[in-house]
Amino acid sequence: AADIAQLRKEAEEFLRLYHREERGAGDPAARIAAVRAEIDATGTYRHTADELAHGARMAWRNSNRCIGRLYWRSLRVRDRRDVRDADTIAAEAVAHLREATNGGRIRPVITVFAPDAPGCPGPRIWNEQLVRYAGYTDGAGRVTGDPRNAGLTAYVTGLGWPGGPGTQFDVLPLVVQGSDDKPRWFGLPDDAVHEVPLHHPEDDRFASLGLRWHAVPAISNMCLEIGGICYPAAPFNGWYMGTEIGARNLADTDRYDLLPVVAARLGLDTSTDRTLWKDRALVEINRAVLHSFDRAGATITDHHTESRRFLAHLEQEAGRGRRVGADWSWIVPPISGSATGVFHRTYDTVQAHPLFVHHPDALA
Ligand code: HEM
Ligand SMILES: N/C(=N/c1cccc(CO[C@@H]2CCNC2)c1)c1cccs1
Repeated sequence: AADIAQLRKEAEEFLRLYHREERGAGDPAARIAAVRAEIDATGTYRHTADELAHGARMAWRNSNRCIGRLYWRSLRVRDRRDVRDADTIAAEAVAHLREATNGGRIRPVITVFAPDAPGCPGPRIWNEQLVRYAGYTDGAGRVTGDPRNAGLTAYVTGLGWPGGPGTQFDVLPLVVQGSDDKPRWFGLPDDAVHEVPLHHPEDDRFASLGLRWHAVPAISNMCLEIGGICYPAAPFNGWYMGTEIGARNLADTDRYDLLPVVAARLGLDTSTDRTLWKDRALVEINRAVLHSFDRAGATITDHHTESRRFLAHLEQEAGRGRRVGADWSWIVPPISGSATGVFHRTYDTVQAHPLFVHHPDALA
């Protein structure tokens, strides 16, 4: 009863916003009445194709932690709300990766699978991203690969995944829980996963580290929430900002922890932090990431460009009379923060709807 009233309220709030932004969408009062009746009759309601598409774009626009929102209108929406079985979800996720990769000219895409409905939860993808590298834990607790994914690696191995070949960059299978069955794993075809080998623009010693990263970041573990309806499996991708790979994924001590390795390879004095060897290694890894993606013809943005774009987005939204919520601690890049414009200001922390939300962690 309470959540029916809450759903009615959120549905009406979304429909009013939607009709304000999509002038040609017809008479809001009629749609609101029809949706209210559907909620009273069934406990839920179905978005029109255009409500879904625009709602997904609004959710990107409302992502307070996202620096890349200038192009929010360009999101390509794949409406797969009729898909709820694990096999088809896996196949559609592969098709998503192909459409997003586009030979390296990456396109922002979202695929929306079946929503949660009363007594019938929607499907879930257990991977944090469609492409993730395995983290194999040995007897002594040492991890080969990405420690961030050690839990999922152990879990999918328990489901029967044979693993292998045992490199630092083995692509994990997708783990999909169809809306009515247990989680199952599906290997990704090699030709659906675009990867970039990492080389340094000037120093040939870097290549011998054998580093690589995948080109398409596609978040698959968040709910798309539109007008009170939750789409628990709605993988979305953009392109990377180089610092995500160069400053976090490859450099964090609880990830690939490569600063000491790269510093040694570049002959830096690592005897004391005061030589700023970590800072110099960070810059060189980030230069290598940007150089390698450019050389491979894979879209990537740098944190200076992206900072300028985000400030332009703020201007554009102000011009449209819309507030922009943003989270400074996520918007400011992890290296050279104060050398980017986004550092030198504060932000409205309003959280607008529709939005992307993390699944409530049952483990938390
Ligand atoms: C097109 C290029 C894009 C770039 C360069 C970009 C960049 C970023 C970066 C750097 C972050 C912070 C990630 C981190 O620190 O781990 C982020 C967060 C986020 N982005 Fe974007 N983004 C892009 C497109 C998109 C798209 C297409 C969507 C959704 C349709 C999106 C939704 C989000 C969300 C929801 C977060 C926060 C995730 C969380 O709370 O864990 N972004 N983005
Ligand atoms: N470039 C990106 N980066 C990210 C966007 C959202 C989330 C993440 C990963 O967030 C994890 C949780 C905190 N840091 C790692 C990365 C995009 C992914 C999908 C669309 S754009």
